[in-house]
Amino acid sequence: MEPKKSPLLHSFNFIARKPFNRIFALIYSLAILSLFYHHIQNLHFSSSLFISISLLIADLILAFMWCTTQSCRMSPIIRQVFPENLEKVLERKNFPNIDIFICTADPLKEPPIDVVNTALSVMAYDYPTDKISVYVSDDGGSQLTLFAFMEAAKFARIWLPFCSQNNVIDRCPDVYFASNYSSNHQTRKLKMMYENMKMRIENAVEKGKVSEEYITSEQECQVFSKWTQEFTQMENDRDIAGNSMPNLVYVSRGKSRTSPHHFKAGALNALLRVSATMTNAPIVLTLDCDMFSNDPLTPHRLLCFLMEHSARPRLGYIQFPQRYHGLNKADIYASEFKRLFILNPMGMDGLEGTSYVGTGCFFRRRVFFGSPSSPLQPQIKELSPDYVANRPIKSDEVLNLAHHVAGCNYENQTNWGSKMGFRYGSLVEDYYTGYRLQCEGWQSVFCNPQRPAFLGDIPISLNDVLSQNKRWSVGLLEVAFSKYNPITFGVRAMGPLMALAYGHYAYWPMWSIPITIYAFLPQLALLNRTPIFPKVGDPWFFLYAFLFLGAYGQDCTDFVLAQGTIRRWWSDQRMWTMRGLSSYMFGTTEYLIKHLGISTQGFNVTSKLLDDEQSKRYDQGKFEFGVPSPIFVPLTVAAIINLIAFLVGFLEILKGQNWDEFLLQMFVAGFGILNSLSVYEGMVLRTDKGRMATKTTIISTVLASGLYVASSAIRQM
Ligand SMILES: O=c1ccn([C@@H]2O[C@H](COP(=O)(O)OP(=O)(O)O[C@H]3O[C@H](CO)[C@@H](O)[C@H](O)[C@H]3O)[C@@H](O)[C@H]2O)c(=O)[nH]1
Ligand SMILES: [Mn+2]
Repeated sequence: MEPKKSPLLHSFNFIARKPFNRIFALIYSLAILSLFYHHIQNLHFSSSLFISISLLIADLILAFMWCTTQSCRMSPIIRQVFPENLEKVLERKNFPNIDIFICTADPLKEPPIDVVNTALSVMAYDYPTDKISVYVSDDGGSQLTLFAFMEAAKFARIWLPFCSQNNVIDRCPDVYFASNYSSNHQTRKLKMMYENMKMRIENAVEKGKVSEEYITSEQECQVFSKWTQEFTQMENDRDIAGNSMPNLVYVSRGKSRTSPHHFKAGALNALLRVSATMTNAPIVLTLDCDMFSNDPLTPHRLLCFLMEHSARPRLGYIQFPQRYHGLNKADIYASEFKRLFILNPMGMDGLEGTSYVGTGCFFRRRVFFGSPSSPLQPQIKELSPDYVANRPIKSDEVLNLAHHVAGCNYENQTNWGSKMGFRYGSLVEDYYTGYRLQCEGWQSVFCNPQRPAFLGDIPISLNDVLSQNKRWSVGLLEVAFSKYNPITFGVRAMGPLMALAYGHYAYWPMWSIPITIYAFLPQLALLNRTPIFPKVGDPWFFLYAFLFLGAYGQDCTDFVLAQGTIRRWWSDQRMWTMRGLSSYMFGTTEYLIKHLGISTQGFNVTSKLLDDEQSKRYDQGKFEFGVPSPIFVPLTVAAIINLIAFLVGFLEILKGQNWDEFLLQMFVAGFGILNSLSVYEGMVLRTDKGRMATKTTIISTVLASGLYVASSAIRQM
């Protein structure tokens, strides 16, 4: 149907502080230039070349990273969407089909009941049910997940009509039953069914297998006997009210030892092909199993943008932010990632569009098949985005073809992963794929409605958090040092501003260098009575003060204005220093080891299991160290050195020393201490299971002493 003279579907505004950001960028860059003038002077006159060069390197990297963030500050926008107007423009019966991809990989780290909740939440979208197909990729190839989905298909027959008839908002069953819903005969019965399903699934997971008593019908029996094949279609054609149901397809792609399977990117490409043979919807949603839909109207919002396709033919994807539930008040691990998931996307949206963050993203299928101007043809016509899939999806010919394209050798000698589909070669396949698509000329939109469109789980132990960030660092460095890196390739493909924005991420792990230098050097110098910064009253002292306060002040303002709190901002900057000393540093090492061919680390799936005691400590805002992991060592060593340096400095002041020239070093050490409070607590004050392992404390103390001895030896040389 042709759109009539349209009511407004969406609009945008530049954020109010855009002019301020630009002026501040100018002033701040002048300040940075003067700092380097000061550095160069220092190289001439200083007593220790090692210290001067280290500080110069640290500041060069900080300055470079500062430059990359500016592109996101030049013209950030805020969008508004009016889903209530959509049906005035487009009749429901003309809504396009949507294929929804859900990835899961390990039933022990990703409880199947959670995956089921994710699937049910999207099957229940406020959308014509016959236009939705949900494809679940199970990289674990687990009977348990398959069983969970058979249960889900049964439950969906009742859950879906219930949601639409009662206009339910929380369509993720787990959330609904935990909420303040109205209790009546129907909801009580439904809740019992849900609990029953949950129990059966959890029982099966606990036993590690599906008991025969759970397989009740002839049809289910067949499904299980067919299980050795790659996938199973579990659609129940009708719900209890007689409406058609969304398709639900379980896919476990073929894997072999001889061909790499490329982790999640490989799984998504298999889904792209399988879904092409069955439904080939023009719109594709990718979703991680740990992120459920929180708003049944999300597809309406999406269509508000896609309806104007003719006006914006290069629009390739619409990204909703990753947002989370269950954060504690201070968000101690900065899991919110406000800059990564909210602020920078707003900034990139004002340029050519935001990056892809792996989940909650709706794509036009066409983007996976070449640039807007030069489409690529896949090997067989059934995989092409303009192929009309109208054969019954249970027919043998469709099933055979689907099996064929899900096989482990299908991609050999093809463009899949290089020019077609999700891109291979980086552990952050999301960032890399979005980047390559934008290099090809595709644009994107960032849509961040007040009510989160999706809500995800967060890791609640520090080790999990840091390991996740370590994996990201490895993946980012793979892009930073590839031939497609943002500096040489990106700048030409997408222009300097977008390339800088993408570069900001690619070079993220480099932050470990200045953070490490600032965490140790001023403190060790202080312990050795060596001044390294200008003294109070010196004009250069004020430059340092301005650079520090300016950067932190602007960061804090951005954060708080994006519905943040000062407390969460504090956690955010603290985690930045902690990640610098752990994830980024370890990620860089792992990247080097991998690329020297010494060993390869795969995709370490983040655990989504919740231990009750751990959850309790998390809710109290306590850091979870618990395991004796080497990743904690550098930040513990830094905590110790900062404390000692500050105390020694303080004693000297009490003795009446003139400490003008050490004030900045005292300040840095003091700041280090404030950022390490939970580390001290974990080392000495706590007795619960989440405390720092004694082994880590001992190793760190020994290393800290070693560092001090080494530094004074160097000093005396
Ligand atoms: O071999 C694999 C490994 C993982 N996954 C799935 O990938 C998703 C993301 O894995 P997770 O362990 O949750 O990683 P996170 O670090 O939490 O995920 C972030 O980072 C990933 C890239 O490292 C992106 O893919 C995600 O979308 C993004 O949320 C999950 O649904 C997994 O089931 C697979 O399908 N196959
Ligand atoms: Mn995740």
